[in-house]
Amino acid sequence: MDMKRAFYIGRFQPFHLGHYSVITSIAKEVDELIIGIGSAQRTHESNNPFTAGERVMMIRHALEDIDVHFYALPIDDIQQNPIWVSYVTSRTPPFDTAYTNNPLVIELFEEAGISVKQPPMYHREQHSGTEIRRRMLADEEWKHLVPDAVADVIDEIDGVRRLKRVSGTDGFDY
Ligand SMILES: Nc1ncnc2c1ncn2[C@@H]1O[C@H](COP(=O)(O)OP(=O)(O)OP(=O)(O)O)[C@@H](O)[C@H]1O
Ligand SMILES: NC(=O)c1ccc[n+]([C@@H]2O[C@H](COP(=O)(O)O)[C@@H](O)[C@H]2O)c1
Repeated sequence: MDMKRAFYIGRFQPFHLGHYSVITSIAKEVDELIIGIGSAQRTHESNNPFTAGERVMMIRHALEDIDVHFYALPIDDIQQNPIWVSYVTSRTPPFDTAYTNNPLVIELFEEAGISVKQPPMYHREQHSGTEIRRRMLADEEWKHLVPDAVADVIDEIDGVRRLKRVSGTDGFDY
C-alpha cells in the first residue's frame, strides 16, 4: 500500500490550538504524520521554557483522540543549514510533503526537492507561542489558547513558575 506521510515541524513552546488546528486539517489528507519537535535541545529559556520530553507529553495528550497515526520526534538544531534536510530525513520515517510557514524551512525543503505546503493561520494574533508565554508571565488568561490536556501538562510540571524563573520575573535577584 502506498502510504501518504507528511512532516510538520515546530518548537511547540507550548503546543497550542493553532498547531492543533493545522494538525487536524493535515490529518484529513494523509495516512501518517510525523511531528518534528524542533530546537529539541533548547529548554529553560524564556523563548523555549519546556523540555523536548515535556513537549512530547503535550502533543501525545493533546492528540489522544485524533484520527491519524502520528510520530512526535524531538529534533535538535544543528549548525549547518545546507545539511539540515538530510539530517531531518535521516531520523524520521520517509515523507512526501512538509507543512510549514517558516521561510527558512520552506527554502531548505524546496531546495532539497521536497514539496512544501503552507497551512493557513488560525487566529494568529492570540494563537502564537510568543503571545501565550507573554500572557503566562503577565498572569493573564492563556489556558483557552491551548488544548485542555496541554494546560494540564503545564500545571503538572509547574511550567508557568519555571517560565517566570527563567525569564527573571519571579522577584528573585540572581
Ligand atoms: N495560529 C497558528 N495557526 C496556524 N499555524 C500556526 C499558528 N501558529 C504557529 N503556526 C505554525 O506552526 C509551525 C510551528 O510553529 P511554532 O512552534 O514556531 O509556533 P509559534 O506559535 O509560531 O511559536 P513562537 O511564537 O514561540 O515562535 C510554524 O510553521 C508556524 O507557522
Ligand atoms: N540548521 C538547523 O538546525 C535548522 C534549520 C532550519 C530549521 N530548524 C529548526 O526547525 C524548527 C522550525 O520550527 P518553527 O517553524 O517553529 O520555527 C525550529 O526548531 C528551528 O530551529 C533548524
